Amino acid sequence: MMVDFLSHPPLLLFHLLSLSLIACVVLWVLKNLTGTWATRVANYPPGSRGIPWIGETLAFVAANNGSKGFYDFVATRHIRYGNCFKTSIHGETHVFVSSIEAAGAILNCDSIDFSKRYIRSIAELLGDHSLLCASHEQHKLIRRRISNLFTVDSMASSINMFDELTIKTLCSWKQKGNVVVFNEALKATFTAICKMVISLEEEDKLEMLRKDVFEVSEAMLSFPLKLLGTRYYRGVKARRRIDDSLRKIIASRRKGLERHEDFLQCFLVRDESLHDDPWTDAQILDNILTLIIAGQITTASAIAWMVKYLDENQEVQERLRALHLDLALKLSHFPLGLEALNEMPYACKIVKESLRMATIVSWFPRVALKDCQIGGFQIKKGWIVNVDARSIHYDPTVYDDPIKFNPSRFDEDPKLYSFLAFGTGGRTCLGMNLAKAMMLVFLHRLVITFRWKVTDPDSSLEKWAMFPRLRSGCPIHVTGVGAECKLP
Ligand code: HEM
Repeated sequence: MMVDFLSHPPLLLFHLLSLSLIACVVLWVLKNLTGTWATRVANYPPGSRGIPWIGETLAFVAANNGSKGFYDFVATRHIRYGNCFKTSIHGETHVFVSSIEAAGAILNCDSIDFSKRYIRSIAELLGDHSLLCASHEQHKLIRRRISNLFTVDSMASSINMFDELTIKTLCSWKQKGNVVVFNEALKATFTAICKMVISLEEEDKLEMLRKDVFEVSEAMLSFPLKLLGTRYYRGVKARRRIDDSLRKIIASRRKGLERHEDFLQCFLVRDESLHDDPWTDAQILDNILTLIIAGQITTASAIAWMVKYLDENQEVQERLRALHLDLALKLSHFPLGLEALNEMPYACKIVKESLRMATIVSWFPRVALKDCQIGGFQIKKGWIVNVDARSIHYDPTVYDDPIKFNPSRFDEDPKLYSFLAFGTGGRTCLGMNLAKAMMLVFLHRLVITFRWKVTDPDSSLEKWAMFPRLRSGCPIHVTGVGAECKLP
């Protein structure tokens, strides 16, 4: 019997829907079959692209929302597929590679085969002029201009200033007894970087800016949907507030009402060595925010991890303390300067080992500018290739017994491209020396002033954090070791 579909619209709709569904399933199966076939023939990296259009975005989002942190998404696939695999996130194909050879090849040929690329949410929150997001040509200029400002003199005064801030922070711990290391370190690193970049010192303005910068960085991994109430929306609003307050500072400097020895003052004038004009407000805003975000949470997280590792490794802590109590007797100058840091070789190894184990920047994204080969696999133009630094730092063929905290492993120089805490190549961290110096200063003052006990050993990670950091923030109880804590 023939059914007259036209006289039964609901039936017609039902059949059309069923047919579309079947067509989708057939297309998906075909796509996967041809995809698997293509992978075998062209030797593309193994891995799943997940469900159509969405890819593995939901699994990525779920990992961001879990206590093991977003890296768990990569770790599970690394175990399943090995040193090179592909996936699909936010509609783009991502490849993760974790061999030191591939890391060297990718990170050293920025601009020829690969260029830096962040996910949309990060790029939109930081802005087009940000050093982290600028196109290759622009990046070279911005980078040279900013790196000119990290002079020996500016480093020396930053170290002095951070020492004073650290002492002030530790003195306040004497009364408190219990503190959360991440929060305390964040205040100190934030204050130091704001002073270096924009000479901002008023407590209330610093506190407002700190909250907004935190809001922006918490939105960086979220889905870029500007819907009221979403994390991303809050980040965009916070970015606007930051722009408004920085614009006031810039305007007052441009009118000559204020003048300071800081990065902002240099951005406002022509850089003769580079024949580069003064920067526009937009260039200044994007890059000031970039420097603050790149520098404060990273360093504060690294300090919190270091304090936790030293709590778990008391023999290392005691050895360090003995060395530094001796050093403190020898150091006549106050506050600490560059020369003092050269007297801290064991502490330097502790800093490096903490950075290896914490791997604050877990992977480095680059977009392939043309079809190429990595680790024997075919990579297509437009794919995002991520150098998985964390896997390299935990590779037992690279680091003996990698889960053990062992600063002495740095008695010898690590293999080429095996220590990637600050990246390598044309995009190496600009604040590397400053970050290491801040960690050393903090460590020195901490071990000569206090013994500590971590009061919450939970190692869960903060959800949605751009850089892996302890959810607990590393709470500790401190007791004095006897050395006097003097305010400058
Ligand atoms: C422990 C603390 C820090 C860690 C672990 C860290 C790590 C990194 C890494 C791995 C990169 C390279 C990413 C890539 O190649 O894709 C990077 C880039 C960068 N870092 Fe850091 N960083 C730290 C502190 C700082 C500080 C204190 C500043 C400045 C105040 C800073 C400023 C920058 C900038 C501006 C870049 C971009 C460089 C470019 O793209 O040319 N970082 N950082």
